[in-house]
Amino acid sequence: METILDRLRSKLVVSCQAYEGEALFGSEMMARMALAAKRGGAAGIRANHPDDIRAIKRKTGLPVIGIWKKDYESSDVYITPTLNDALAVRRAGAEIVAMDATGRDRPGGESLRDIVQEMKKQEGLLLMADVSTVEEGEYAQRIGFDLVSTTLSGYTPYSPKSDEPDYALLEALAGRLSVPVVAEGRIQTPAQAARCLRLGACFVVVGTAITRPHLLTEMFVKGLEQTDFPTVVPE
Ligand SMILES: CC(=O)N[C@H](C=O)[C@@H](O)[C@H](O)[C@H](O)COP(=O)(O)O
Repeated sequence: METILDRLRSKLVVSCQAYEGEALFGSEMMARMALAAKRGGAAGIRANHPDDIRAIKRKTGLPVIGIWKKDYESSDVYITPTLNDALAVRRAGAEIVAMDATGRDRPGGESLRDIVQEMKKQEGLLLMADVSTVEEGEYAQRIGFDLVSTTLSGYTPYSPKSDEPDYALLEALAGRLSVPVVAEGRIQTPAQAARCLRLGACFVVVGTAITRPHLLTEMFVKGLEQTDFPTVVPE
């Protein structure tokens, strides 16, 4: 039988997320975005919040990597921080639950290892570790994560900041881990996505470059403002 990983291997997963206050915020909108991604050939969707996950599953039937971004005052961890958040994502229908797997303190003093052990009781579930360093990836594999993703590189205070995908982290993780490694974060072109596969990624997750039109618009606007060419005025 074809597994979820078989369906995703060497393919594109599109991250469909919008924050409250943004023009595209809302589950129905995200479901439509996911449908558009499916029509373009996406093999899976990454989605934030149980409501969006449910709506996307209903509309597309594609495998979903589910997360729940939540702010807790007591912690810097915001991607599926607690066991209850992870369980809610699973209940919403995500085949893969992704979570912050950095070593940072989690809300309520929960330990990552305990959360993984609890989640492992869910039959058929795959757990994806969003990491920012090789060490975090190695630890995630050791405590039982099924997949490790470069998602958080550039977003922890101790990982390198860049406009590019973190190819070095991807290559190092793919070389050292036995679990599949996922390329995610700042992948902006098809050529960059293909390079990630060549460096050993199992599959590639792209968000902003496909599903965040206001940021893409900003990029073009800035590009026009920076141009050195004089405006041509017709005579
Ligand atoms: C760091 C963090 O919170 N990343 C989030 C994780 O779900 C999303 O905001 C990103 O859009 C996603 O990882 C895809 O990356 P990019 O949008 O760069 O293609």
